[in-house]
Amino acid sequence: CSFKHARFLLRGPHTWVHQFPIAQSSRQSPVDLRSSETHFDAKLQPLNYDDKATSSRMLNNNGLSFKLSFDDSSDPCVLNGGPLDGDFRLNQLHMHWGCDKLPGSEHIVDGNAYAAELHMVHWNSSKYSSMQQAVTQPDGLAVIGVFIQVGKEHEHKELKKITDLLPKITNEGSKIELSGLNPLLLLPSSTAYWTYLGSLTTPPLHESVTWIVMKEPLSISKQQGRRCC
Ligand SMILES: CNS(=O)(=O)c1c(F)c(F)c(SCCO)c(F)c1F
Ligand SMILES: [Zn+2]
Repeated sequence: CSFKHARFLLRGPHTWVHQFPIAQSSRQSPVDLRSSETHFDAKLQPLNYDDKATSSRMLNNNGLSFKLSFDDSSDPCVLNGGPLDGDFRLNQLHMHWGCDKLPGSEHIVDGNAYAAELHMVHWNSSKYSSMQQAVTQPDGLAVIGVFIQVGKEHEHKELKKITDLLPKITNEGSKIELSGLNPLLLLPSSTAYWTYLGSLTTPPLHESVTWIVMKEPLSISKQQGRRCC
């Protein structure tokens, strides 16, 4: 991600509409998840997620955050069930965070933001042949959003495997291998979720995402959180 792109992102979403008119469309994310406007849908199935260790590459993608990329060609980590039709392969995960007392989650709940939000990005491998093809399609992507709050350290230590490596990739473009991560253990113990049809939250803002936002947040320690800003 060039400095120009990072500067573009830092100008803020209110400027994106000039280059990406879709920003004014009705299917844009993130949203305020208002309890009074949600309803229980008995037709929704439980989420089904592979329970296995994977190998991945961790990259400081823009000097401001990290991206963990997975090899989705062989032996992928697959998500199905919930609101989804077909299989969705895990392609990457990344985090949106604030700093110190500033919250950084993209979605908010009844007007309240969380310290950070983990995004696990999957593409529809039952209908499309690659992430690049799926990212522009209305049923192309499924992103699991997991809120993160500062509290006791994450019990599974899975998040610790990620935060422990952050100090090793402080420069833009630096990368490190991370094997043995089980993405299932990044999900909270409660399987309750909200779901809605939305978009990428950064340009090009494609309206291709079925969002699955977990209701229960994960907790990280203050020490771990300090590595994120
Ligand atoms: C801004 N978070 S996000 O979860 O909306 C998100 C994202 F940041 C990405 F980088 C990609 S990868 C394809 C576009 O480059 C993606 F599919 C996403 F859904
Ligand atoms: Zn994201």
